[in-house]
Amino acid sequence: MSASPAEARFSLSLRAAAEPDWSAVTGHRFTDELIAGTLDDAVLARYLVQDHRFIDAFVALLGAAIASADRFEARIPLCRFAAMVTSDENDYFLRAFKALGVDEAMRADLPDHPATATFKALMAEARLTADYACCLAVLVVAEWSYLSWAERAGGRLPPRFEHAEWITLHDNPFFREFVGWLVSELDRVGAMLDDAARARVEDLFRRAVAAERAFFDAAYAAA
Ligand SMILES: Cc1ncc(C[n+]2csc(CCO)c2C)c(N)n1
Repeated sequence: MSASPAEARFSLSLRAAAEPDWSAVTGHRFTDELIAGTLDDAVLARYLVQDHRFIDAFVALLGAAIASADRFEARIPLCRFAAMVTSDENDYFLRAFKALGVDEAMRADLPDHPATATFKALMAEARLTADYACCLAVLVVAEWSYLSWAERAGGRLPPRFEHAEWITLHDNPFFREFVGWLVSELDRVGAMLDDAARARVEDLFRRAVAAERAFFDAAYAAA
């Protein structure tokens, strides 16, 4: 990461302030079982149906970050990432739904889980601030927490593509570089904020981490 040590402390302090939820997310049972290839199909199906709904609000938030960024150099990686999320990742979802026997009717009939609704509301809240640092706070949680658990696989992948590809989508050179840049961007922008603005960023960050934890938990709750 290119940020100076003083700036780098902002993201690290946000992450520390989000404990114990941060560690609960990056070491969640869901991620352990995914990496081991032992995840129950019903749990994965429930998770993916809800997660696919998360993507729309996520892309809208990414758009708000693109619009509110303070310079063109920042818009470019965000645009590239938006292109990736709306191509490769959507394709994974469709193939995984097919392999897990989740048809369109089932997807349409399942209501949003409260954890999904919470996440969507949080992403909308960040988006509507139209403030780059606030948008980054929620984006950084979604990306950094996923890179962190996916890296634990250490390159050893389970045999089924439904498991393996969900790991490699979140642990590959492109994603690692993007997350590194995103975190350094939060550090750069954070260094320019006053105390009140920093507190707003920290509040969004903490709530996003709590929402990530609840989202994984929800996959295990009875349908
Ligand atoms: C609840 C939830 N939180 C974070 C992510 C991670 N994530 C969301 S969009 C995106 C970009 C492309 O992978 C990534 C990494 C997720 N999938 N679901």
